[in-house]
Amino acid sequence: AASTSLRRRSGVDDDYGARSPCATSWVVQAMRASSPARSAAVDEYAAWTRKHPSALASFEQIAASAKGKQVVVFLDYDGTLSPIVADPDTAFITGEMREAVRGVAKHFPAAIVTGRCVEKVCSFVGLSELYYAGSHGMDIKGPGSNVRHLRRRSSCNLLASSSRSSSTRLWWRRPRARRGPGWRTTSSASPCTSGA
Ligand SMILES: O=P(O)(O)OC[C@H]1O[C@H](O[C@H]2O[C@H](CO)[C@@H](O)[C@H](O)[C@H]2O)[C@H](O)[C@@H](O)[C@@H]1O
Repeated sequence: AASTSLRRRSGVDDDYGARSPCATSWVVQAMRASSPARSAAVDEYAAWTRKHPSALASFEQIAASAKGKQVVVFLDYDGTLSPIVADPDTAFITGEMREAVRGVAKHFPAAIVTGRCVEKVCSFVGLSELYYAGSHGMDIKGPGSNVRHLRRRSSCNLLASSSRSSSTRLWWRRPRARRGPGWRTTSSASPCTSGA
């Protein structure tokens, strides 16, 4: 009865939906009014996923674009390699995920870029073959090396991983006048132990 009444009020023909643009608009408005409001966060997320589609859904395209190029893999830690949990000290990576990352690092230089300090993320991940950029890029560690802290924080910008000469390493570009070693190496030994 309700749908009959709606059809009558909207001017939709009982047989095959012959409708005027005006009536269609009325129906759409009525449906919108009776639906729960979408939250701004849902709309924002939908817009974000349209702009940043899943890499898995575009895998063939990515593989084709990468052909003949040096691929370097940058990974986030929290919420990517580990689940988001209430206590940051228990955001552990699973053994399966660790093995997946280990597999990636066998084929490409692989880095974890995180807001956490390098020591912490290294102790969680436990793979010494990775590059780690901790504290949002202020602390860097490469395979088998100690942690390097940026000396003059305000004058440097993290570019990306770059291959220079024979060794591939994360590096910082400094303003031209100040170019020079942008690192200081801690005396602490590498915190990464071979993954359990
Ligand atoms: O750059 P990320 O690797 O994504 O790190 C960002 C922050 O991650 C951690 O906080 C987040 O994960 C926690 C554990 O799941 C969660 O409890 C918290 O609500 C999240 O914000 C980490 O504790 C921060 O230090 C990082 O900056």
